[in-house]
Amino acid sequence: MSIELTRNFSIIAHIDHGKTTLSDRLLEFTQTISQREQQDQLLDAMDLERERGITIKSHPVSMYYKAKDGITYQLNLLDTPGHVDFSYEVSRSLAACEGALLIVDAAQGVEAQTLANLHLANEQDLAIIPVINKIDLPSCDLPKVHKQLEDIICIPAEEAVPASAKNGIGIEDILEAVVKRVPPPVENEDKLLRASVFDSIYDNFRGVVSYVRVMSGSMKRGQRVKLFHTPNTYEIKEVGAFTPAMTKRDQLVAGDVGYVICNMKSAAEVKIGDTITDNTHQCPEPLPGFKEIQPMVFSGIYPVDSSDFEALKVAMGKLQINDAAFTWQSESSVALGFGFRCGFLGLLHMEIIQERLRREFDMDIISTYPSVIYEVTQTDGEEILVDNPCMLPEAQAIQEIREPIVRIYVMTPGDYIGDIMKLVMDKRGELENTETIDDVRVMLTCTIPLSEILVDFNDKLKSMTRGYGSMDYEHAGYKAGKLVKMDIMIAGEPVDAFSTIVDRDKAEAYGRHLAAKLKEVIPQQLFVVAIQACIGGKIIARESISAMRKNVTAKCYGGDISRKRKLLEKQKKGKAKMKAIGKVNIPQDSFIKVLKSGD
Ligand SMILES: Nc1nc2c(ncn2[C@@H]2O[C@H](COP(=O)(O)OP(=O)(O)OP(=O)(O)O)[C@@H](O)[C@H]2O)c(=O)[nH]1
Repeated sequence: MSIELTRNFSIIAHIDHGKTTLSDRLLEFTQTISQREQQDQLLDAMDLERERGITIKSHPVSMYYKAKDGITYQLNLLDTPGHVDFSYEVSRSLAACEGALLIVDAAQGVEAQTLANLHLANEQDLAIIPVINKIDLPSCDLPKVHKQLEDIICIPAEEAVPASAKNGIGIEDILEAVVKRVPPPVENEDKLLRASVFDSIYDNFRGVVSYVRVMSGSMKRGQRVKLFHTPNTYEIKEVGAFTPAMTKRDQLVAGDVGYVICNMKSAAEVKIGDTITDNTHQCPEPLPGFKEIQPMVFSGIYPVDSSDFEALKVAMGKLQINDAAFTWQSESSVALGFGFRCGFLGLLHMEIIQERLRREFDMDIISTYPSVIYEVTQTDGEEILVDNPCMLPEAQAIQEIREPIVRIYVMTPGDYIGDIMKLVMDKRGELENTETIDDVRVMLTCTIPLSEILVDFNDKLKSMTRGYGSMDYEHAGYKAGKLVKMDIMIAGEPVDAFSTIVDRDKAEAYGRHLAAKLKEVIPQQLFVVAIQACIGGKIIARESISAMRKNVTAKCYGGDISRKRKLLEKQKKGKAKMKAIGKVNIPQDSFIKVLKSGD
């Protein structure tokens, strides 16, 4: 298909505004898939995605559409993941397009994520086509959404296409708008191969499959290619298009979106955002926008049963082969035994990996409290990165600790501003800006430490706004903080699994909370057990568990020796599941209870 008849576009939307449903309607209308073929929602392929009803990975698809002008166009739709953990992938997918449909729910209006996504699309200079979806809803309020489009997004209301993905209304209008308003791709004059990798998957049979947009030149089987950010050269084994299934093609040319399979063995060999070029006729420089993906959230993952360590290691390796953003290395903990320190893009990514370990590999795991990565300047001038609180140097050796900061956008009905501001302040955040969105809602822009929004911020926001508040965030660099390491000692022994890096002013409250929690779950011992929270040797909170004299055989009267033996056996077995911290035996599930209790 000639480049003038190709249109590459993406769909951006706030969660649940109907992106997947609309994509399916576009595929149906262009007869790319028949209704019979259509599973519930075709583009959300992973089981996990379907269950949670969110899109995690992007799945491109090519459609052919005979427009009202009688010409058939090739429309390549790049679906984008709808979660901030994957915003780099979203930005790379958008960079592979010339236009984007911006979906706004006709009843809900513009949301925080709509704006964050629009921001990414504008950075790529895309033609934006607003689609007001769900006009079938009785609560649909077109004048309100039109006003928001004009006031907030600065797009004339008449440019918006009204639609109902559910009832198939406005689908042809959307396709016509794509053909007319999204410009065709433009090829670089030197015609050297430049293909941008916007995603990759790992297929057990074929190895790494890279999703590419060819910006200039062409690529076909047998050609030797290289990437800019990994050292090897590769021979192309297969190229093809998504129809939506992967379909082999003779070649991919400028403007095309498709896939490339080379002889790559692990997902780490191709980095998202990298440029593929011909090995002999190399383009002088890579396409702009490449970033090395850095894990932002870290947590220890341990087998509940220590004999599962090797199996867990194998599972981790397999997961990493198809998810290059997931990192891991072995570590050991006094409390939890042998396990792994893992890095994730964000909390959702962390949950996905944990779920996959449980489901696909049937692993029974426990994970430690998530931590962010800290930049530490030592007094000797050395700079180090710390992703595990246990690795933080002694306080005397530290000159400064900097923590990652994010900028959050919170959209909320005006009534809740007071509560939200209190939450933001509690979490050490600062208000940057307040903007009125419409007669009921405002948008707050704040900066806040990433560690403070990791666990329960979104849940709290949702509950204090009765579900009406929405938020999104972007990374905003590092900032020095009054941070200290807090350790927990049980009977005088430090228990590494509970070490955390906390704000100095919050340390006491948190220490008291953790000590009280531990008191609840650690069983009485034969002696008094002290639970202490301390900072650099100074105790800031303390609880103690009183002693208990326990004789399991006491209840057995007289000489029934077999019964006595049975009880002792049982007690021995019980001990096997205990972790000895110094003299104290703590059941493994105590750790699980405290670590799972959320805070
Ligand atoms: N009434 C009505 N409901 C719709 C329409 N389009 C989508 N929905 C419903 O809205 C919900 C969310 O739709 P999805 O298509 O899954 O939303 P999404 O934007 O893909 O969500 P993510 O994948 O999480 O980003 C589903 O329950 C759909 O059935 C519409 O035009 N009208």
